[in-house]
Amino acid sequence: MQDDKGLLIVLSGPAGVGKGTVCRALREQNTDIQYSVSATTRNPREGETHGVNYFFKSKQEFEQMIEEDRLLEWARYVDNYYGTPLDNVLDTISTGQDIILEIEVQGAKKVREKHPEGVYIFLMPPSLAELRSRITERGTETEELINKRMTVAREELDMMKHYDYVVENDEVGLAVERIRSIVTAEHCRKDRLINKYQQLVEVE
Ligand SMILES: Nc1ncnc2c1ncn2[C@@H]1O[C@H](COP(=O)(O)OP(=O)(O)OP(=O)(O)O)[C@@H](O)[C@H]1O
Ligand SMILES: Nc1nc2c(ncn2[C@@H]2O[C@H](COP(=O)(O)O)[C@@H](O)[C@H]2O)c(=O)[nH]1
Repeated sequence: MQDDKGLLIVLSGPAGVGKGTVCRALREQNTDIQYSVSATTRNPREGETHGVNYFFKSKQEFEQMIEEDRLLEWARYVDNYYGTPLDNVLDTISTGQDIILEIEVQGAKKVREKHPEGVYIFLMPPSLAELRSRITERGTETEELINKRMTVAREELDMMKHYDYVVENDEVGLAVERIRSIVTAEHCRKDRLINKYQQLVEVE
């Protein structure tokens, strides 16, 4: 494992648990972490900007990205496609910068198969009732879509056991602190520092 590569950090968890909110709060702290912008076929929500929140694509454009192997992973989630553009992720980690992917669990599983050295964090809600209330209060989905997302959420919670870390999102500030601690600890793992250690020994 190379210590000069950045960390590939995957933040996943059920819909509405607060992945976006926690990532935004982390971003506001101006850490050195970069954020992957996903592609999707879903319609933009009020206030969302192309290239900032998502690259909004037609179904045909998205399928072309799949065909041309331009996605690190992709998934169909509640009637739409979502995927992570490959180039940005590879360029970022190869220049030694850390990057966070905020994605749903099927996509996270695919990334893990390709990049087992990544850091996989599952964001957990305090309860299912709180999860429903968060999606409802966000006010971006119809009752029908909320029910679909809650059905998927139960399956998504079962995936928690496959992650390296589980962070409860009880309070946004606490969740951000926990994630920052994980990133710091991962930078200190001895297998990530092995090249640096060998250089020290060689100089001696
Ligand atoms: N710790 C928290 N306490 C209370 N409310 C929260 C907390 N974290 C997020 N929320 C609220 O929950 C709602 C869902 O959050 P957010 O959109 O960030 O979730 P998400 O996991 O990114 O959702 P999706 O998977 O649908 O994209 C938002 O209204 C947000 O303000
Ligand atoms: N597999 C992927 N999932 C992604 C990606 N970008 C976002 N997501 C996840 O999709 C759901 C729904 O998002 P929403 O913005 O419509 O609420 C949520 O869990 C996101 O984290 C991606 O590139 N790949």
